[in-house]
Amino acid sequence: MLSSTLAAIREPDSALAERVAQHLDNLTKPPGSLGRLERLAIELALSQDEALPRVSPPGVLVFAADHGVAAEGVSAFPQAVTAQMVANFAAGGAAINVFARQHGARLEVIDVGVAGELPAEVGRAVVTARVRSGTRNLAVEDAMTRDEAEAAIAVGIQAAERAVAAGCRCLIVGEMGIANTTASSALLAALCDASLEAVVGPGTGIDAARLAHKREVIARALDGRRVDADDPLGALAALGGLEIAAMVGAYLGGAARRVPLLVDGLIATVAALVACRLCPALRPYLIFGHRSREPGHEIALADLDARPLLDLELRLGEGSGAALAFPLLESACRLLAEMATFDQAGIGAAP
Ligand SMILES: Cc1cc2ncn([C@H]3O[C@H](COP(=O)(O)O)[C@@H](O)[C@H]3O)c2cc1C
Ligand SMILES: O=C(O)c1cccnc1
Repeated sequence: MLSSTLAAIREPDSALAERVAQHLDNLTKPPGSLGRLERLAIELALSQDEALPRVSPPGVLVFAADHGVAAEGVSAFPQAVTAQMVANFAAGGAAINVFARQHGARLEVIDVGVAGELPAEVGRAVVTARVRSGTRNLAVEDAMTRDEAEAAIAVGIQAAERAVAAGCRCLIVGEMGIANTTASSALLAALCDASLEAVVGPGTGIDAARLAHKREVIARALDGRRVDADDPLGALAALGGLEIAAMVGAYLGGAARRVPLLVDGLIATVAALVACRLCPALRPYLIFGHRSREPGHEIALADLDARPLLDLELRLGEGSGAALAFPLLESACRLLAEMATFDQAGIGAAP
């Protein structure tokens, strides 16, 4: 499934970019005056291969899984909070539920590897696609086998395919998994050869002593796991998480079906980085919603040459920052479709 998805991702059409840029210049405004919104309009057109792209309704995919490394005491919250938050998503009470409702989004929560049983009513409200009940502790052994990582990627591809089949025109990809800032920071440090001082941050809000401990745990993981930066799938298996792998799949599956992909904070951006290493042709389909407070995010963004749309000092995850940026995508589409040209409005061009 992974190889056929990778093969289906197309480079965008540069002639279309030219046509859309020309249309933008014909609209009743000084050329370039809508700034980054104009570039965004072109990116959306290229993703969809449509001169008049449409991003509504969006689909929100929230992948949830647990992490063996939580046992090292690297999060401010216990592992059980992952399952409790899945119940909260199912009941509609989390931040991402609020923004999904606001945007009329189709929201799907996918249990790709939560540890422990979910109550039956929660199980009915989520997609159950557990590859295993949480990863192994990456500080002492590989978090996943390669097969498990590929199986989790396949869960993400299938979720993206369901969303597109249900009519979603844009995907907002989010995650929930206690200790996943540890996994994503380890993966980022390994893939970008970045220092742990620069990469590792407080996640849910740990104090300085625990932050030092988190760095030490990640240093141990990097020493112990033999990670080859030129082997993104191997790195993902050794240091990643099931929900991170599923996000990789969701990006790839969405791009294969030509929908723009809104990327969230640190964890989501590290998944995007892994996906781009697997398939560089993915990059034009990615739109970066926001800049997270988590310090590693800056490093991941720089590696991807990405400039996020918003900086609201968020540090939540769940896809929240991506969802908050969605209205800008809607505005970019509407200006292409609805603004009058100079000819239509009878306004003379600049002298
Ligand atoms: C109540 C609650 C809701 C959340 N929603 C997202 N996260 C975020 O925090 C976690 C990562 O931080 P760390 O690595 O420090 O555990 C992830 O689950 C992420 O999605 C949450 C965390 C909590 C506690
Ligand atoms: O950047 C994020 O998405 C993030 C930061 C802290 C905790 N959870 C997620």
